[in-house]
Amino acid sequence: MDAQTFFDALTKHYSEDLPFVVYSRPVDSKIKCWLQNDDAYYTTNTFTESGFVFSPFNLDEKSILIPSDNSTHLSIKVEMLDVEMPANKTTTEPDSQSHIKLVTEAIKTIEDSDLSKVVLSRCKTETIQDDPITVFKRLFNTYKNAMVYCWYHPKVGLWLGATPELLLKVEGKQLTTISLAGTKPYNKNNEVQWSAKELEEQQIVTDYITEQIKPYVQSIKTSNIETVRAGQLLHLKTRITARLDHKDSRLEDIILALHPTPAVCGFPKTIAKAFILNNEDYNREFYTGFLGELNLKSTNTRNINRRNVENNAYGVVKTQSNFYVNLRCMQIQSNKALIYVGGGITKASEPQNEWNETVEKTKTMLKVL
Ligand SMILES: C=C(O[C@H]1C=CC=C(C(=O)O)[C@@H]1O)C(=O)O
Repeated sequence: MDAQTFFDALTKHYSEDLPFVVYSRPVDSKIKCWLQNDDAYYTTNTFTESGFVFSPFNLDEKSILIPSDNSTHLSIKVEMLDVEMPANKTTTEPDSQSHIKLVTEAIKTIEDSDLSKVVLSRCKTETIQDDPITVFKRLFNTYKNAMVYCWYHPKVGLWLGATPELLLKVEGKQLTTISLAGTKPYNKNNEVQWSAKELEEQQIVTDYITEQIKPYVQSIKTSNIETVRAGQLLHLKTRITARLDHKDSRLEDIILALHPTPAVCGFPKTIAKAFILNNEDYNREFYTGFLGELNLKSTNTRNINRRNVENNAYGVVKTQSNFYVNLRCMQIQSNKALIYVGGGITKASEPQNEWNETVEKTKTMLKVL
């Protein structure tokens, strides 16, 4: 299938007001789309189905599913798509005072309680002229290291994003996750200098993840901390791998143990989540939730005897799930884009710097609008 046929099918499906997701995983030239065959609202609580899942920050709300067996799958392989980038335009920032006040309150709470980190966010509204599929194409061309996506359900809405953060990959018994936190602007002429504040906020995430997965896995391995680039930003990242321990280690338990991590919520989780729900002045909905492929079957063909390739090729069927945290994203409502951005607050935070960091983060989406 060529790109034109792929996007024609997607555009037709969208014009019929049916649910779909189109996405490309990091460093992959494959673009996949799932076109749901009806407009039903399918959900999952158990994460036992096969499909594409779109989950909110607050798992008390519903996780939405595009079921594998009720959708048509298309894919193409392409390096770049034929789409123009928008002209540079100016944007006005809203008043910083309410976010700075919220951050200041959080720092006080951290000083006076057991809370050690909380991730606070805000929503910026921008006018949008182009259709979402054009915006998706720009995301694909611009952010090769991200999971880029456009997700739509007529009963829920339309979301687009370019997230650098893997929540969880499970392939057979192999589990991979990352701890991603700490932000600095990317500057090609200067080597980044990380301060104790960013190192601490990222270490909180690593410690939490390794502690939370312990009951379900063996042989946890953590990489050295590295600096990774996401658009015009840099983050600290640790890769964590492990083997699922028990035959009955359920995906649902691991998801509930991990999500939301201190990269998007805080630590300890229950205090941080309560702080967010009580103090942020809007509902995050799917921002800082997660999305991705759930229990897909993949077959790897292996040869056990090189001398007799044809007779000895056999297929190993593995179940795979790949979830990404829904960051650097926006929701589209008619001609408005609601851009969601946040950052980790610790006792070492400076409120003005935290505001500036959220401004930098809005640029990931603004660049394609
Ligand atoms: C919560 C966000 O980013 C998280 C991921 C990487 C770095 C972060 C930070 O430096 O605060 C956040 O933990 C966001 O982009 O909205």
